[in-house]
Amino acid sequence: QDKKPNVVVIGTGGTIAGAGASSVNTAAYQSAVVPVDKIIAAVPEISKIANVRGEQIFQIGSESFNDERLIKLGKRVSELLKQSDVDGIVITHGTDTIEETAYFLNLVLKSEKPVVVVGSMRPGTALGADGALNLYDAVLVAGSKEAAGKGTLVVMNDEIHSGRDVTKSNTFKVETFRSPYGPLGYVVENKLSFYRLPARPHTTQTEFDIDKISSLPRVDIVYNYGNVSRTAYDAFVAAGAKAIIHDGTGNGSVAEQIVPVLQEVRSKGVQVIRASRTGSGVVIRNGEQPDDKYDWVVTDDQNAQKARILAELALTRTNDPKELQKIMWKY
Ligand SMILES: NC(=O)CC[C@H](N)C(=O)O
Repeated sequence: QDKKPNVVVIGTGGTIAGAGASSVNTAAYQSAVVPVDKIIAAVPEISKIANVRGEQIFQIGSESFNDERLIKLGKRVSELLKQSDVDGIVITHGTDTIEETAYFLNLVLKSEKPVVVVGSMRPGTALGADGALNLYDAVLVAGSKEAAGKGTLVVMNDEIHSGRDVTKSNTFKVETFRSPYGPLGYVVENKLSFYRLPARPHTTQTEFDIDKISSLPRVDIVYNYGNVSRTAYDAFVAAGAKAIIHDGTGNGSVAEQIVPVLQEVRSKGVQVIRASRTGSGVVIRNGEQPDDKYDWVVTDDQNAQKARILAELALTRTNDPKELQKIMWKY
């Protein structure tokens, strides 16, 4: 009789767990205060589509999602996915860094079962709050057969995005999550439809396994502009960074005063990875700089924060810049 899927909702905080002083506080409120069980209970319609139970792993703003927390979350999700009584997982998450967490999980989980990361832009107390519908849709997707084997997904604002591609594009609007090649599908009124599939390897197809990862090498990002100095590069190298994402202008360009700095960084054994602050496009190898000559690496189409996640994982496998380059191009 009971054919409903079993979905575990893991609470981590964010605005979906937020509360404001009044209903007109759509953007000024306290995030990460409402427990996950209360968030689930606020959407009784969910009990018609899935057997849901909540689990509170953190109660934080996602800007504080450090590597240790990423690993802890990944390991817990992996553990749950191995249970035969779990059909899918939803993670409630702050929207600031959903893109990093979703990409990380997309690369390290070893299961075909759906994993959906969800958040909201307005707290549950606000007029036009978006969390309830987002959570409902996320549970629907996580409990569906159609979402299996498609990698970690992000469901927000009626859209299903690939964790690889999705990025936050607006500070306050409900329509903030974008993927450069569009969402994978839509969810509307209890119906989900996929229109495309992720082309890059994910979950079961990758060389990264969360069960075998207990720490990540340090990778930092330096944002660029014409007047940039060497201060941040030196500080990160001194702090023990294993790679620096050079978040360059345009096609990952390097200001004239920084070219020798990056050569020096590389000569110390630290990887140099050129990314672009433009927000879209591909950084062309040997384009703006002779990467072959300098032994540098370029990101593919990933922004700096996603490149950082991939680089950390890649450096658990290799410290050879040629191999690192292959990995940056592969995922
Ligand atoms: N809309 C949000 O979730 C942002 C709240 C908070 N900065 C976070 O990322 O957790």
